[in-house]
Amino acid sequence: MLSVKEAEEIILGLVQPLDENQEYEIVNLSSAVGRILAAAVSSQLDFPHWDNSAMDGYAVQFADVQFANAQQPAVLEIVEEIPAGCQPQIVIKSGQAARILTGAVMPLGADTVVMQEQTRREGDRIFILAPPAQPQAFVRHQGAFYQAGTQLLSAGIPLNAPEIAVLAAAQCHQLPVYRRLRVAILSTGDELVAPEQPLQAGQIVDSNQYALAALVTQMGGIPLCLGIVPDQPQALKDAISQAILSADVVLSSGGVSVGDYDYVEQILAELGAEIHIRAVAIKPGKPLTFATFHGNKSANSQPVLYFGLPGNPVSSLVTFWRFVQPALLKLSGLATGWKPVFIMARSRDNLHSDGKRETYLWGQLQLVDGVYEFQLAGGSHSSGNLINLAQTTGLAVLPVEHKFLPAGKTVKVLAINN
Ligand SMILES: Nc1nc2c(c(=O)[nH]1)N[C@H]1C(S)=C(S)[C@@H](COP(=O)(O)OP(=O)(O)OC[C@H]3O[C@@H](n4cnc5c(N)ncnc54)[C@H](O)[C@@H]3O)O[C@H]1N2
Ligand code: MOO
Ligand SMILES: [Mg+2]
Repeated sequence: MLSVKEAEEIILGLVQPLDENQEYEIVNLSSAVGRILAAAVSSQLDFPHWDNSAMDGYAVQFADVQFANAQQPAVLEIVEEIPAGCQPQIVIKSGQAARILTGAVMPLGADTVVMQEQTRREGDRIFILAPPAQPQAFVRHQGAFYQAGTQLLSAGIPLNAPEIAVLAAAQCHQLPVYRRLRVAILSTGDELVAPEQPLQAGQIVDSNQYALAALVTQMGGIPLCLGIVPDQPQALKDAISQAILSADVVLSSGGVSVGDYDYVEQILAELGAEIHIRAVAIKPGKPLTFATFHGNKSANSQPVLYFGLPGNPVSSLVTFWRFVQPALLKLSGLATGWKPVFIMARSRDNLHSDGKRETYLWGQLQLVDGVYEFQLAGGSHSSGNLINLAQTTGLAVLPVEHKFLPAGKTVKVLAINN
């Protein structure tokens, strides 16, 4: 059986990011939030766009005011008022000043701004009561923050509020972003019913379909929910065939263990998939299956990735977080930040494992006085119990052969972003 590390290397080694030259779309800035930039962006504007004032005050010539003080103020004539948004009309000469407001364009002739608090005004005269620190004080120079035509944002970064602010200010309102990933989701099992259906004796509600669709949506993908597929080889074959034609990634749950109705692996082989992983030493999630389908789309496109997740509800979520999420993030075009994030945290509880497989225990990762702590979810840590999965923000990891970690010790925790 493969170790978790080996399985991760196989999966991430087979995933290549979408092609930035072909697999992108142009979107308006207003709908770009959460998308990933497919090409570097530059602006035609310098930042600041013009020399401008950092303060409400007076634009002056430094030489006129450099020795000013409260006893012997420099006295200047105010020749113009320059609010932000206006173009100055007058060239400042020695002995003159312009009233200027924060962000307003510096007038020609002036080289320094004196802040209002260092002045006293009498009609059209301004008394400078203290010298500025140096020439150019409180002047923000054109191009000091960014020069037009140079790279503003690099390809492969997610567009969140700070990037949207930068792009808006730079008047970049149409942006190339990677297309959203299409992720087909299907649940296998004769026993499954949809949440809204009345439950007959022995039936199980299909929670995995909903959980996996939620995870895909949260990551910015498009979930294609293909519903419940009965445990019949032909039905499964039809459903998987349809899924690989319509999606970049297929997630099925159930049917990957050794039971009489576990057909997924057999069908993958019959459909010509290359099966890379049949089981992983992870608890929960051991029967995880990973395969690729080549040649279903155009010649230069990527293979379709197939994850056969175990049916137990916790197993399917844990294997998603550990293996599928990094793969989807890498595929989606993110240049960095697609690897799983582990945080060292102080465990508040004793943690137990049988030591046979790398064990993931669910709970909450909390920051207390600057130190991460892990709170184990109460109740059963059975892969069939999803009730105590609500509000999971971290999975504590006990390595193989590590059967016990006492409360108070540091444990590695896989961070979950909800
Ligand atoms: N003899 C063995 N039996 C099992 C082994 C083993 O090694 N030898 N492995 C166990 C482990 S570990 C897991 S995990 C499960 C995985 O089973 P499958 O992936 O084949 O899943 P199913 O048998 O179809 O279902 C298992 C369980 O999960 C419920 N289920 C399935 N789909 C859903 C869904 N969409 N929503 C909610 N619940 C679902 C299903 O009803 C079963 O109760 O196998 C162990 N067995
Ligand atoms: O891997 Mo199974 O998920 O231990 O129940
Ligand atoms: Mg089974």
